[in-house]
Amino acid sequence: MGPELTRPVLRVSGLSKRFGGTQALRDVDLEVAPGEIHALIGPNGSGKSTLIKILAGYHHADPGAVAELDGEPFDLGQVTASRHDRLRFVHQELGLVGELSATDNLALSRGFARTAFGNIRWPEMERRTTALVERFGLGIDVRRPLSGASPVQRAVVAIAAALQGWEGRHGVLVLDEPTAVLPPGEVSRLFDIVREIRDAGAGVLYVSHRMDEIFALADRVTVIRGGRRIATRPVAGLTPRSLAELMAGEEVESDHRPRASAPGSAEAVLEVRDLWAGPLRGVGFALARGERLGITGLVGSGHEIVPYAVCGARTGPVRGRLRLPERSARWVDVRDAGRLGLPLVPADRAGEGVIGDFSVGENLTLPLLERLRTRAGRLRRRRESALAEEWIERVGVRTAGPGARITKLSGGNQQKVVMARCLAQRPEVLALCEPTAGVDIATRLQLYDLIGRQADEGMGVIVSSSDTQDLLALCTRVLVVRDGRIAREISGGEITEPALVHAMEGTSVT
Ligand SMILES: Nc1ncnc2c1ncn2[C@@H]1O[C@H](COP(=O)(O)OP(=O)(O)OP(=O)(O)O)[C@@H](O)[C@H]1O
Repeated sequence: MGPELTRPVLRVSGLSKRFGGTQALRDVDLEVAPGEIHALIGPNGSGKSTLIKILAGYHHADPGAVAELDGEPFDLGQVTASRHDRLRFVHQELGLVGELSATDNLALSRGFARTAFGNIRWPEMERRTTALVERFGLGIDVRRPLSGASPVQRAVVAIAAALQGWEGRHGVLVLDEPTAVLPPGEVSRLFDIVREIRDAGAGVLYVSHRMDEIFALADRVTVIRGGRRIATRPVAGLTPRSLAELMAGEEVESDHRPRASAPGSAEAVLEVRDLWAGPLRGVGFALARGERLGITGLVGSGHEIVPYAVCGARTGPVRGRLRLPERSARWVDVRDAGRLGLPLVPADRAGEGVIGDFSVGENLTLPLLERLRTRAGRLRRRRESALAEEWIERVGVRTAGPGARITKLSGGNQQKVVMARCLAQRPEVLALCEPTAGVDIATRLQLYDLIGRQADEGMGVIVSSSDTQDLLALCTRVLVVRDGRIAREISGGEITEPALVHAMEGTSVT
């Protein structure tokens, strides 16, 4: 039986939401069938998170919306912390407490197991947590604080927290971009779990920017743009191009390759030697002027540590040396790398990238304030806002203006602000970690272009990414980390998806 013939497990109609002057959702209808993976896609700021937050009870809908779960009406006009136990969520922000362990986090979301005397049964809690996180096989220590866990491990704990004690039949699991920071090997494991959940009869609402995921996983897709539902279609009848066009409302070129003529020059702008940190065991490389160097590997390889180390933002133990030959011939201890002031686009932009109390403009111009002062030390306000506006335009941030509070922006738009802030500094080296996670296709291409143009002007780019699309589209050379070392180096036309995957896994291309 096709999903359209069964009663929807979740039905929402006439859903609207206005925040002050912003109409985030307009009269949206959505139906999720049992046993269906229903994708929700739309550009940054189109209203996806708002829709999900309303379902979760964080925001209330404007009057007029109707909602049913397995035929039972529920009220979208009320803000309640726990909506309906049949609706489970994995939010973009994951909702975890970093100071606490996986076991504590799971207990916080669903309660502690207690003895008849009311004491917490830690061994049972740990067993339960271990059983849930083990499915992903990431070797998560359920007793250690999550602040020491990788983004991937944290995502897995959030998913485990949502799944605990959930039967799933007659329910809907809502996943808001769960793979944003997952490397390719882990994505397929997550997909298996999502399919398992669907096959057991539950509905899955899956928010993603990645079209490849939608084609790999979803049965139907609803496209929203500007807060309106544009279409709901079976995925089988779509092509990447037709879906991209539904999203963008115009023709888009979804394929992007860097111009082969950008190999970078021979002069190094950054040299790193003998870097030891986490699983890294003596990594070294030179980044040429204008080069776009990718660094990748399987989960746990530690490739994502490199940009942090180079910018002095690594929090754990680190050892090694680096230098910026254009500035000085002197080698600097990597523990002092922060003094070099290289900007970092971090993986977890919401947590590390933006200052929540500041406006969009302030977040953008913060590192530039010195340059924006007069000799007497006064801030040139007009210059500051012109600069902010220029970058808002260049990276296409959807916001009411530079004065808007950054936390009012959608996740993808906050990421664009962080990227713009780093680019606006015009550094000789830009280090990025997962630069396009959570960013829509049109913006992705815009960012590739912006980064490419700055590289052409001489900026050296080092990008750690687990998204092969980023590596293919951005990089002129890719270093693949395995067993703590650079196991392969792939350049130019040899950078292909199979070559990357084989190099990560240590298998040979057949
Ligand atoms: N709390 C809020 N106050 C004011 N405006 C908000 C608030 N939350 C969201 N918005 C606005 O509503 C619109 C939709 O945002 P939403 O976060 O739902 O987008 P999204 O589709 O999830 O985007 P992304 O893909 O970037 O995460 C945006 O214009 C955003 O600025």
